[in-house]
Amino acid sequence: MTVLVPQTEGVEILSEVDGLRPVLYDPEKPLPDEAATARALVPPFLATSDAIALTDGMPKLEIVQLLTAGAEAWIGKLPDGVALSDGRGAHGGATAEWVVSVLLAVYRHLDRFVRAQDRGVWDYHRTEELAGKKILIIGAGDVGAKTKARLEPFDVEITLVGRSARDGVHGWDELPQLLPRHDATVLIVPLTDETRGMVNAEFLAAMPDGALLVNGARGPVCDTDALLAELTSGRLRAAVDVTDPEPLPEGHPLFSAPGLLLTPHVGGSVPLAMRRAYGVAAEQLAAFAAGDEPPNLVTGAY
Ligand SMILES: O=CC(=O)O
Repeated sequence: MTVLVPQTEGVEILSEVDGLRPVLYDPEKPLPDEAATARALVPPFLATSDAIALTDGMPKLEIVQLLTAGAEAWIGKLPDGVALSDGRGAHGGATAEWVVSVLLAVYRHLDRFVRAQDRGVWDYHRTEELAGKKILIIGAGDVGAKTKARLEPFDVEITLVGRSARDGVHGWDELPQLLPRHDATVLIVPLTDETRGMVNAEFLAAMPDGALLVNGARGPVCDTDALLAELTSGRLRAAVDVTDPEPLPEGHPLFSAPGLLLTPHVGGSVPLAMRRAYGVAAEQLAAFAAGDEPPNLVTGAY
């Protein structure tokens, strides 16, 4: 099965799988001749919905395999009969680690100390402790579960929330009661019609004074203006890896919002990220080529 793949580190993993023939393409240039017969496409990492245009030149396309867990740019946009499979599992550990690192950074005031160091000031003051904090994790998928596992040794109280309640997971309908009871709320949900704008003024108002919002999901899950209002008033704090818009244009008010720790969508970006993503892609495409359903197939229930 011919697979069109962007030239990225780790792509060689696909060549090691029997039955797969990866052919490189440059997303900025016309597709190679093999596009006419290729049955699979791997879009560039974190590609926006503009990348859908790549599928126009692929009449035999049967499956799009993503290198990311987030599939929002592709859901419902592919030609009929073309399957979509995501990169779930590849970046979960690194993203969970990002969540732990910002929780520690915020509670131990690392940003304030770095600023003081830049100014040559010995800014001695007491900080806060992560231990004992009540943390609400919204999103009970791969990243949510890994975040919970990595946070557990810090002696925090964790509540996990998913779309629907199940063993050890509370349902979204319980959020109005849960939000006021937690010191930090961590967003690890996919961007869907249901989650777009889910964190609005009302949601934020339900968080207690001084609470911390952590967004490791997607920018549009949170209403930027509503968050800015809470940050500007000094009532809430936030740590975000994703923004709306993204990337943030120069001079955007989020850059100077008080109480915000901002990172440029790097949660999953670690040295092994691409190799792991291609490892997951190889498993999915091998299953598809063998006539089986890829484990990460994105279905309507996503
Ligand atoms: O943002 C990263 C991902 O969706 O995997």
